[in-house]
Amino acid sequence: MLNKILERKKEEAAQLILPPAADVHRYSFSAALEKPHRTMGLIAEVKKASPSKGLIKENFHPVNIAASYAAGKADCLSVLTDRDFFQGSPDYIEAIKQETELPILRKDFIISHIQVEESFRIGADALLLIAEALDPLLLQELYVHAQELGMDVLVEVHSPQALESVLTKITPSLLGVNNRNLSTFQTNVHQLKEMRGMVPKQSLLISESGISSYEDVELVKSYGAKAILAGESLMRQENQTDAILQLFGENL
Ligand SMILES: O=P(O)(O)OC[C@@H](O)[C@@H](O)c1c[nH]c2ccccc12
Repeated sequence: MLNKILERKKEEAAQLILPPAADVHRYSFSAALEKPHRTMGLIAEVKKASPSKGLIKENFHPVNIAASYAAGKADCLSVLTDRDFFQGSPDYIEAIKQETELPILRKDFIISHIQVEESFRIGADALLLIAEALDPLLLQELYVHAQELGMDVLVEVHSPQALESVLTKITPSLLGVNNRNLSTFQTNVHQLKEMRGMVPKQSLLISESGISSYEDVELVKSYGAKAILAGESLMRQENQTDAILQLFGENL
């Protein structure tokens, strides 16, 4: 699946016409995660569908969902902008920015400089770079490019091997360990356990995907995660504010 998505991204990047830069407030994504509302930071994801789960939320209103996440004191938002596989849109970022004051991560498959430029122009405060999708040199170049534009970068790895190769080029300020293998879609909330010893002290560690209970939150915290990135478990519920409180065991 990852390869199929990357093939499509190459076509998209080749046809991309850059929009003018959105006139939006810019926020620091990393600063919000360094001072989270809770003992564990939360990046709440606005996610309508995924290739592994199909449609996750009917009656999907991205701006309302973002506002509900803000009311539940999420620290940051992640917004899927891929159309073909996740039913997202780049337009959601600017729309959400009109209504909420949270820093926004652009969640997509970035493989080229033009997409980095586009991410800035659509108003993203941060973007995702997936180690398994990039060779380390290109990852480093895209990382530097994003930082030059004032965006933060979340560097995502799934395997210890990918982390090792990232660390030959950069020490990411934000390091995400994806519990989901993007080739097989298998999710394992213990993914971090064997990798924690490799994480540089300077990197803020984020556990991503498949986190659906308070036990999961406590577990990844015990593995050293300072924040979580959660989508599906929050989106499946009727009310996204309540979903956050429940995930953090606050309405028991
Ligand atoms: O819905 P979940 O299992 O809570 O996962 C959220 C997020 O981690 C997941 O959407 C994700 C992680 N890395 C990605 C890369 C591309 C697209 C999506 C993702």
